[in-house]
Amino acid sequence: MAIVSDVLMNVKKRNLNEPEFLQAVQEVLESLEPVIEMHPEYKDAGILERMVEPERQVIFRVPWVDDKGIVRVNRGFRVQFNSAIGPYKGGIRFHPSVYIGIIKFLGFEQIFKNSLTGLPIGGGKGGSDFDPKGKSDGEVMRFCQSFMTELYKYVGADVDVPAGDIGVGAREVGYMYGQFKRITGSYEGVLTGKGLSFGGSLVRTEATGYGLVYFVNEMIKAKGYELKDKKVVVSGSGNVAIYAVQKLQEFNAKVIAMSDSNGYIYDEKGINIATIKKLKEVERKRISEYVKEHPHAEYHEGHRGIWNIKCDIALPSATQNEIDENSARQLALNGCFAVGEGSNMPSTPEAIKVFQTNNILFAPAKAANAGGVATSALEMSQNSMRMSWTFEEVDFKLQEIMKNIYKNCIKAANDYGFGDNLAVGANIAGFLKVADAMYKQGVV
Ligand SMILES: NC(=O)C1=CN([C@@H]2O[C@H](COP(=O)(O)OP(=O)(O)OC[C@H]3O[C@@H](n4cnc5c(N)ncnc54)[C@H](OP(=O)(O)O)[C@@H]3O)[C@@H](O)[C@H]2O)C=CC1
Ligand SMILES: O=C(O)CCC(=O)C(=O)O
Repeated sequence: MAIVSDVLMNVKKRNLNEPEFLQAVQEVLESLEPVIEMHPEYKDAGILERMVEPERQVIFRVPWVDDKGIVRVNRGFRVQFNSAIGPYKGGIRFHPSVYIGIIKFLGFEQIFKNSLTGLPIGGGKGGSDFDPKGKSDGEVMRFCQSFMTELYKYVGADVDVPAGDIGVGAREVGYMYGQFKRITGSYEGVLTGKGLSFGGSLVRTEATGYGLVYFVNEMIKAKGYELKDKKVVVSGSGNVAIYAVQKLQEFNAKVIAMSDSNGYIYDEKGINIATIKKLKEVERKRISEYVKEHPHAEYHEGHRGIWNIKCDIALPSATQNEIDENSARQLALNGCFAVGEGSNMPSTPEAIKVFQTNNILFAPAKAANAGGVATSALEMSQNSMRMSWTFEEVDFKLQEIMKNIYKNCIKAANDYGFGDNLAVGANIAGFLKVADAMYKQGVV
């Protein structure tokens, strides 16, 4: 369809050297052709053209002083992509690979994901090329304070509400919140993922991993499977991976491998998640240390090798494009029947084709990992009401949200003739709400 290919061509021309952003846009736009055909008013209102252009992008200098007294300079980013259905919402990533193209791809994905939650949150994302690995708490604090000293001008409880992502957890959110409060004098829900003693929500820490497992459970249940006794491989060993593994074990699935950016561990008896939590959340060590406490387990260098392990279900939960075509083929050859994306855009387009041609059940990131941001929106609600819900209350709401996302994705896929293709269904269902809001708000 001309409109979709024209918009895509323009995006390619205007965003050179941003392959991750182009990949994300192409994947969404290609699934929207039948929607635009059914809604010619969206074409006339330039909805697609406006949706692929961020409302605002801020790039700033982040100077800080390391423990040796040396001045360091990093680059900070916040992309406020779309506020049609609510204040911008999305995490902050600290990783040396961060540049504007990564933040734009993540911000673009966030528009549709946030819409799928059914809650009033727009799409945004931020970050820096700062690497927290190997830095002292003092260095991380000074960096976060400097980052927020610029960012505070652009955020606010009703404007833009950042949270964590790779390299940003409770420690970093706490330091950023402290600095925001110190500069503005305002005690407001400007960040989510806050500590429980200052406005954080119960379950937010666990939410993305738990939500991923709730979603995958719905998807496989619909085909007559259950998680019990299934062998599962989960990549990463950060926030998403750890709580996905914890929930999988509650469902009596057997998680046999996890990884970090250096390599992966294989434990045929089942991963001991308490050891991983200690190594990663408390000691901030490498996953290779796991075998010291569990000598029967194996450690292998290189994170991609994890996809060669025979499993029933794979949950990529580390980073973008971590499953390429070869890894996908290996998973299929080994009999893997379901893939659930915990990380954002972990499967290359070629890998997704392999899953589809091999009839592997596929839960796309926008839907499957939406539990984190959904619970962030629940944290925003609690902050606005000046109250806190119990763990059980928030977890119940999270389960209902993930079930609804699953139902809505299936319905959208069905309505537009794509059967039970959840990837297309997620794009269409996420798009429809945002497009309707943009259309009714006029050309802004
Ligand atoms: N936190 C959240 O609520 C949400 C996160 N996500 C997505 O989930 C993914 C993981 O995020 P999160 O768990 O929060 O991040 P963390 O920083 O807590 O953990 C990231 C994990 O992925 C590994 N990793 C990072 N980069 C690479 C790489 N280039 N190659 C291989 N492994 C890598 C890290 O290893 P190492 O320690 O060696 O770097 C670490 O084990 C990201 O894609 C994020 O965008 C999605 C929705 C919500
Ligand atoms: O909780 C949030 O606002 C951010 C979650 C996030 O970054 C994501 O969904 O990728």
